[in-house]
Amino acid sequence: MLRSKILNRIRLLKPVIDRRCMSSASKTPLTLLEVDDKSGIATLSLNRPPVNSLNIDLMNSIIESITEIEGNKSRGLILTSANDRVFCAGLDLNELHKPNQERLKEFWAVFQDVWLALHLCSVPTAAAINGHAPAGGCLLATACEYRVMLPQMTIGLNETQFGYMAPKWVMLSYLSVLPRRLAERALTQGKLFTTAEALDVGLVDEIAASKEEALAKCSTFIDSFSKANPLARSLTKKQIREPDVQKLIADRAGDLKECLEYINSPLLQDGLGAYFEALKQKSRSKAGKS
Ligand SMILES: CC/C=C\C/C=C\C/C=C\CC/C=C/CC(=O)SCCNC(=O)CCNC(=O)[C@H](O)C(C)(C)COP(=O)(O)OP(=O)(O)OC[C@H]1O[C@@H](n2cnc3c(N)ncnc32)[C@H](O)[C@@H]1OP(=O)(O)O
Repeated sequence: MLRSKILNRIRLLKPVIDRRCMSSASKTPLTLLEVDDKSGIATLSLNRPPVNSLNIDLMNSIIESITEIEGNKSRGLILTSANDRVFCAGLDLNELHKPNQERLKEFWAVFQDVWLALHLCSVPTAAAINGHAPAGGCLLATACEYRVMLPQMTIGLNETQFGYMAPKWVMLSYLSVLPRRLAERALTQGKLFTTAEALDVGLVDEIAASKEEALAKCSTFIDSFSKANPLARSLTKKQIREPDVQKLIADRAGDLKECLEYINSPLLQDGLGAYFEALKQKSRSKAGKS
């Protein structure tokens, strides 16, 4: 009785996922999903060059992959990148700069969905962070239960550096891994941690010398649940994560409204335009040098 009550409650917590098609103009899969026959562990690789920035299609593809992993009885999920320099560059700035209003609404709803899907994923989750993970990239990693990172990369919620305040639920994700005082300082500074700093503060759990080693360490973490009953494990995880998730679920429409107003404000658009232009300029001068 108690168990079915909890199960119903958890079902209500699950995001309602609209299975929009995984469209891609280039016909390249935006995520690659591999399930190891022996271990039963699924590896989900982000595959949207050049930097895995999160647009609507990539986020829908991640959600569909998570749904598939939960349905195919995989023992765990490792999130990583097919790009060996960038784990995920965060939200696609093309979606935020001078946005089409209808698309922006859809974009934000899918952004909420992807966080909910990963944060509440029923199987053990680990991120093999094999490249830079700023902003939304850090959010994906912190939604996982364990993080292993390669040296000389950066990770953090750096939104204040380009004029954004991270939404409340994004901050909560940070607060679930960092002590409050540290999280407040890092969020207000918009700090990007180096791999060594991230390990030092507990933002990542381990450092690995190579992607293979990172994947192996993630697998070891997933194996550590071998003695736990999968349903009991998953219900326990969801109960613990419920308060944070409820803060978003209880007011998704409010979050969307706030976000639209904020993103559309001229101050934010100007700051974002300048930031994006500087990124493009940096990329052009790099290409000119090589
Ligand atoms: C009251 C308010 C209440 C609530 C608040 C509500 C709303 C708040 C609104 C929004 C907040 C949402 C939070 C946002 C989180 C985000 O994720 S925003 C994205 C932030 N991302 C970044 O800052 C990363 C920027 N990129 C980089 O630092 C580097 O690119 C990176 C280290 C990832 C890789 O470096 P490198 O390998 O050298 O690559 P390049 O820099 O040369 O880049 C290659 C090309 O990729 C383009 N690019 C890079 N990042 C992005 C991106 N995020 N989106 C789109 N495009 C990107 C770059 O321009 C290059 O393209 P080009 O060669 O010029 O065509």
